[in-house]
Amino acid sequence: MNLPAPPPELRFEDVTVRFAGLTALGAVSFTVVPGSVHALIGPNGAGKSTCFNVLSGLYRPESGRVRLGDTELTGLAPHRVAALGVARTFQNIVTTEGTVADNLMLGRHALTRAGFAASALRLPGAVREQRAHRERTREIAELTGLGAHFDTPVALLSYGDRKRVEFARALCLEPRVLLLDEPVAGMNGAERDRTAEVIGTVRAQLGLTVLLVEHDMGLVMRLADEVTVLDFGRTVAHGTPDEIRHHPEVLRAYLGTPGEISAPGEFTAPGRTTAPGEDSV
Ligand SMILES: Nc1ncnc2c1ncn2[C@@H]1O[C@H](COP(=O)(O)OP(=O)(O)OP(=O)(O)O)[C@@H](O)[C@H]1O
Repeated sequence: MNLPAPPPELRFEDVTVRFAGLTALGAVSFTVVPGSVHALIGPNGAGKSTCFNVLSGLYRPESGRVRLGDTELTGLAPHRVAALGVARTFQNIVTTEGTVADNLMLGRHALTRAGFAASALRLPGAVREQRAHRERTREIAELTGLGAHFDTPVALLSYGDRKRVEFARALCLEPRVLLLDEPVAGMNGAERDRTAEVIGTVRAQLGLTVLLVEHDMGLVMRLADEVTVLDFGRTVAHGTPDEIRHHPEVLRAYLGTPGEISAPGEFTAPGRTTAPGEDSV
């Protein structure tokens, strides 16, 4: 398979976001290497979701900028950011209706050229386009392990499969950058393993950049090439998963005191252990 051109570098530069005096992000900077999996971790309230909301155009920062290659994303509306190839998933499942195929076709909406009237009248060009989109959605379903469920109503799927429908729907936008917000939250051990495998496959086959927010440190250690750690809206560490595991500031942020982390499962914020099958918060 020919890989598409690598996505541009994603840069988050000195981004500050305040909510009524609370500094959610204070001059946060990090760079995501094209084609890498980059994890953003930190205890509750560290600013991870705020980063995603700035990146996807939901929040406008007070200062700083976000750039994808030479393109400025700062302050663009979410649909413009999406059109530039940045897709995201949300922590909570939003899909409850229709089949897997229906939901993936919704994900193709932004790429559909034929107008409503041409589609409704089933004009030949519109029919051809719909067929091509449907073929591509089937490929994406196969890639994400949903091929056997393509025509199944989403409501009948397991929790893990439904979460993967969200993931597949984001891929239907043909993104260059994929923002995954807690992709394995609430899954059991087997579902987590399956999703980790799928994320790895997708990244390898589509050559995407993946920015991942996740509390499951097993998944972060397994998938990430680089990790940025936030605490109270500041970047406290940046490095490879192995460097991060032993970083004194990270241990302080997660455990409150310098210490030793011996297993990935212990690498969680106080009061927030994420045993397999438990909902991580
Ligand atoms: N819309 C908002 N209005 C006011 N405060 C907000 C808003 N969004 C986030 N915050 C605050 O900003 C800080 C960072 O929140 P954020 O949700 O980005 O953290 P997080 O790292 O994603 O946490 P979690 O792991 O719990 O999802 C928190 O103190 C939060 O209460």
